[in-house]
Amino acid sequence: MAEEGRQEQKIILKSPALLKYILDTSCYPREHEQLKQLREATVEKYKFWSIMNVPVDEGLLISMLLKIMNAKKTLELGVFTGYSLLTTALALPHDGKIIAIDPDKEAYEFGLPFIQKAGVDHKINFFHSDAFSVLNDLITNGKEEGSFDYAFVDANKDNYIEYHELMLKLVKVGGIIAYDNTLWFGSVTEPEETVEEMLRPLRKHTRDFNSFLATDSRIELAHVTTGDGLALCRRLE
Ligand SMILES: C[S@@+](CC[C@H](N)C(=O)[O-])C[C@H]1O[C@@H](n2cnc3c(N)ncnc32)[C@H](O)[C@@H]1O
Repeated sequence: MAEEGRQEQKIILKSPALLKYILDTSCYPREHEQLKQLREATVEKYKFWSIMNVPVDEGLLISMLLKIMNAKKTLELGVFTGYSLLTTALALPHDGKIIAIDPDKEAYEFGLPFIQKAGVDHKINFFHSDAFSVLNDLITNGKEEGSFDYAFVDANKDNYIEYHELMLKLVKVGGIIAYDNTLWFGSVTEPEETVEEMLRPLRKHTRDFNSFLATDSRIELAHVTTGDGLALCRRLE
């Protein structure tokens, strides 16, 4: 499959022609060279699972958001080969800091040479771990509550509600928590029985999470239909 093929599966916009137009016109020509190389290498190595990389249009949105916010200190839950991590590292200032967490060290190390080539690896502190232990440690021992400008949550989807409680402690008031895959390949509106089997287990978690966010008065919410759905939450209190 062509490298763009994966991107097209990930994006829930259901008009292939319109999607191709957006990607070809506005996205691929503006993708950083190391992000492009990382994306292509991930497709080559991980084949189907390269679909886990954040798609290029979403990456461009995240990059702009981080710059508008003047974000300097961020959290990244779920790194894989690091497309969103490299996007974030490129968008932060030279003295920016990212705590990135993933139990899959091999995937992170696969992407690391691209991050190094882009000259932004000094901003990243990678934890080879499950996210909960690192996050709880940041709260309990690190005294890091309310110190992060932004968090990108793209780890195991069945724990998003639990992650949300921790993010509301770690991200500062006014900061942004971004949750990826909140439309779960469009399956959230499909009847359970017609949903592809591999999507079924997390469809309900995703729907429950979206309903939870919808009534959470501690955040302002913008559910963006880019990529596979991106819920942007601004902490209010
Ligand atoms: C969708 S991928 C992340 C893709 C990445 N944001 C990118 O743009 O390339 C999800 C990642 O979450 C990681 N993950 C799964 N369970 C986790 C956990 N409990 N804590 C942290 N990361 C986890 C997986 O190992 C996987 O690499």
